[in-house]
Amino acid sequence: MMTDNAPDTAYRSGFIAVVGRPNVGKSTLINKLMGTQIAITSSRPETTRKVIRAILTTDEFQIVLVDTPGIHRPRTLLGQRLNDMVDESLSDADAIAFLLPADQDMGPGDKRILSRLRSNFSHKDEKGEWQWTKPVIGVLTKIDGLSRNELVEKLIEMDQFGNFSEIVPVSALEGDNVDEVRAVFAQQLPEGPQMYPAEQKSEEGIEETIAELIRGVFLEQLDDELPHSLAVTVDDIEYPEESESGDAAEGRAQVFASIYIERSSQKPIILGKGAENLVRVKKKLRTPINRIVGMKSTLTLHVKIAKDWQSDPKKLERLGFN
Ligand SMILES: Nc1nc2c(ncn2[C@@H]2O[C@H](COP(=O)(O)OP(=O)(O)OP(=O)(O)O)[C@@H](O)[C@H]2O)c(=O)[nH]1
Repeated sequence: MMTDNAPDTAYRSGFIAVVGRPNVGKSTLINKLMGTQIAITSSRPETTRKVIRAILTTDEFQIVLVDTPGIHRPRTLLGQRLNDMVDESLSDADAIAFLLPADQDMGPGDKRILSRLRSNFSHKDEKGEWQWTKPVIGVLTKIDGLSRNELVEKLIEMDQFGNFSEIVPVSALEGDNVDEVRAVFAQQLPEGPQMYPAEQKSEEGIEETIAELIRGVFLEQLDDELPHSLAVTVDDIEYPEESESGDAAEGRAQVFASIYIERSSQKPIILGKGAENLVRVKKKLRTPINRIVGMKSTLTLHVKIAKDWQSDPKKLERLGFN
């Protein structure tokens, strides 16, 4: 369900791409960031370009942690197409968290990631210094084995290595400074609405996610008038064609969804006077759906009547209730 926010506290939401060489402690950190809310899967639905690892929702922010498999596992880089996908998912992110392990020296793997990030997201200023065009947070992992002095040295080394937008040390294993990492991530996100329902911790099918979002916004708008007799399905998402060169396509994705009600007398409630409900709902949905789909999109909603769908097993199944 959407969270109501006090007007003076702007909700923040967005995607953070997590990069780092293998074994850097990514999974352990994500688990810890999620706290008791754990639900980690590494899913890559065919329909989306994002690989969502975990969704962390609080009353103040929603952080969607996105994996970057190419950089994460260089051996799976099977050519330019996959490279492009990685770059795309980095480009889509609001900020990048670059994990470096404190128990090892910075090596070729880290340098490769750094140069990849620099070539895409930074430029040299007039003094010849690299400036990031997107926040890149340096996360120093596994600090539990370091003395105070070693930690300070490591942080200095890290600052020189990447001139990161922010640097934050953490020991996920010992739960040391995890809150700080969470806060730093949240600070880098833009103001924006919650994109995924609070109870969702990882990516389901993109269709289910959007359907649940649409249902949530309708119910919010309708104030308990029809809470249980509303079902939503996303029937199709059409992405614009890619050009032959493989460039990302211009244009919009088309999202087609159906709203199922039980009786035709419920239709005016859904639509509102002069379809004002529908207009308001679509407006609220625009940004979160664009962000989930990964590009600008147009939402087409059909209101359909499925008589007694709540007690018809076939209809229930078709509507996704098994
Ligand atoms: N000492 C210490 N070890 C850690 C910490 N976090 C993770 N580790 C260990 O580092 C190893 C790798 O951790 P993972 O979280 O699986 O690392 P990963 O980056 O997800 O690994 P890949 O999936 O191979 O990329 C495991 O043996 C962890 O127990 C930490 O904060 N301190």
